Amino acid sequence: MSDPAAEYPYPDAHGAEESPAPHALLAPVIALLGTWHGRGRGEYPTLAEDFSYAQEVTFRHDGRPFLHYEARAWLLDAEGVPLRPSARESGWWRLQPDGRVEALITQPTGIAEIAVGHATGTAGCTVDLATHEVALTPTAKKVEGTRRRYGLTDDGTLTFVHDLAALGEPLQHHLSAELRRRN
Ligand code: HEM
Repeated sequence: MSDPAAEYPYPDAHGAEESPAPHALLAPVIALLGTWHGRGRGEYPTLAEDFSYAQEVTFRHDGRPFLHYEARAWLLDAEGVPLRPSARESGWWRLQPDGRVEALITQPTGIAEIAVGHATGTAGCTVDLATHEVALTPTAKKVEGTRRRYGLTDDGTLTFVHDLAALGEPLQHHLSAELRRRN
């Protein structure tokens, strides 16, 4: 007879004050822990129109020197009413000494990104991640690279800017959003 499976005994922390204590290497991104919500706008030269969207982003950790990252977005009409689910992604941000970040991010559209960059946490938090490698499933759209920038402003707004090189277009703006912490 085997014992019934126990509950997973190491729950994630969504804030710096929660248990487990954050690993010292998470210091530059500690201000990001938790869930953020907001709205943004997107565009790309291959698209007939730009678009408005809402987004929810969560960062959490289990005491080791990486963040679990999850984001989902949905499109909005001109009045801000939800139209349909849009991009989703999740992954891991591996913090290295000196604020270097190695990120692994996957999307249900068949795109797997490895990005590298830096996080600076001295005044608020800024993170800048650019593509190291992209892997695509056979039917995925041809994404060649991305750049993601996050910045925490003094008033508690998390700004997000996403640049995209895809479908033969050079790296350029795809998304900008402003997120606020969910209370
Ligand atoms: C908040 C996140 C995002 C939102 C709201 C968003 C939204 C959109 C929308 C509305 C389109 C037009 C096609 C459609 O209606 O689905 C689109 C196209 C596209 N997006 Fe995004 N996107 C997001 C993130 C990303 C990311 C992270 C990537 C790549 C790493 C990406 C790559 C693309 C590509 C390659 C296209 C196709 C363009 C075309 O077919 O002409 N998007 N996106």
